[in-house]
Amino acid sequence: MATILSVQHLSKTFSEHGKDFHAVEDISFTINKGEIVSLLGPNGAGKTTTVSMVGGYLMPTTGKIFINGIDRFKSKSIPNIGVMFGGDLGFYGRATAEDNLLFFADLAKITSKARHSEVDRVLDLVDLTNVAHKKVQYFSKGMKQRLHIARSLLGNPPLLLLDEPTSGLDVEIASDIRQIVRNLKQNGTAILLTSHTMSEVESLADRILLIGGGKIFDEGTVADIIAKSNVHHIDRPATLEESYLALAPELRRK
Ligand SMILES: Nc1ncnc2c1ncn2[C@@H]1O[C@H](COP(=O)(O)OP(=O)(O)OP(=O)(O)O)[C@@H](O)[C@H]1O
Repeated sequence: MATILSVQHLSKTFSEHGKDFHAVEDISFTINKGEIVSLLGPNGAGKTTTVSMVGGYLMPTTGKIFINGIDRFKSKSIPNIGVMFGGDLGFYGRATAEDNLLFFADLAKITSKARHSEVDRVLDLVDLTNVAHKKVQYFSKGMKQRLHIARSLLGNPPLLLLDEPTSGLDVEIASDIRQIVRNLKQNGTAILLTSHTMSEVESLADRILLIGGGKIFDEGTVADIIAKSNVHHIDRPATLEESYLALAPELRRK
């Protein structure tokens, strides 16, 4: 399997009032083509700091990040990464979905020849083609979230960073978004998912990285993590949420 993301011995230290704080300490992991890896851990564990370094928004103190084998912080030609933070901000409400995406296609330096077909492609991937000419101010929360995903897919990035993709959405819309994420995986996109919704991680993640106090505490499939938690029921299998709750005290910063 082709490795899309390789994170090697990544650390981030913040200095505040003359004191060092190790937000991320010696984290290493990989994500293969078509794989969904989820960062799971309590508030302050270092998930956003890790994702921000992978996204290139934050310089690591030490360590390396390779995307398609290319050093993220050394090379001038880094492969495009899709980043989806979601929420209400980020689009111009008075413009249509299509015009918003055309603007972002230009920012992503997609050629004038390809921009229209690329915008059509990403709108189709998130099932928004029928509202391409509707102004974004009239979009529901779920439609906006799909538009955020569409924006992150411009230029067909091999790696997608998804932060809480279904946060604040009703169960039906959340389920639609999860299906979009599964389709992207099926098409070979490597996905780094951050989510506090256990059922979401349980249904999407091929692999979980349990993060606590800036370090990787454990790693494995949903079944591995459940097995390691030692939570057992006589009548049914344990859920990821129950297992996470059993492990959570060990993940807190000491
Ligand atoms: N710029 C910064 N300066 C100082 N400390 C920071 C900075 N950014 C993050 N931190 C600290 O680093 C730690 C890790 O934060 P981070 O946001 O990565 O956690 P997280 O796992 O994403 O948490 P959450 O689930 O709440 O989003 C926290 O204690 C946070 O206060």
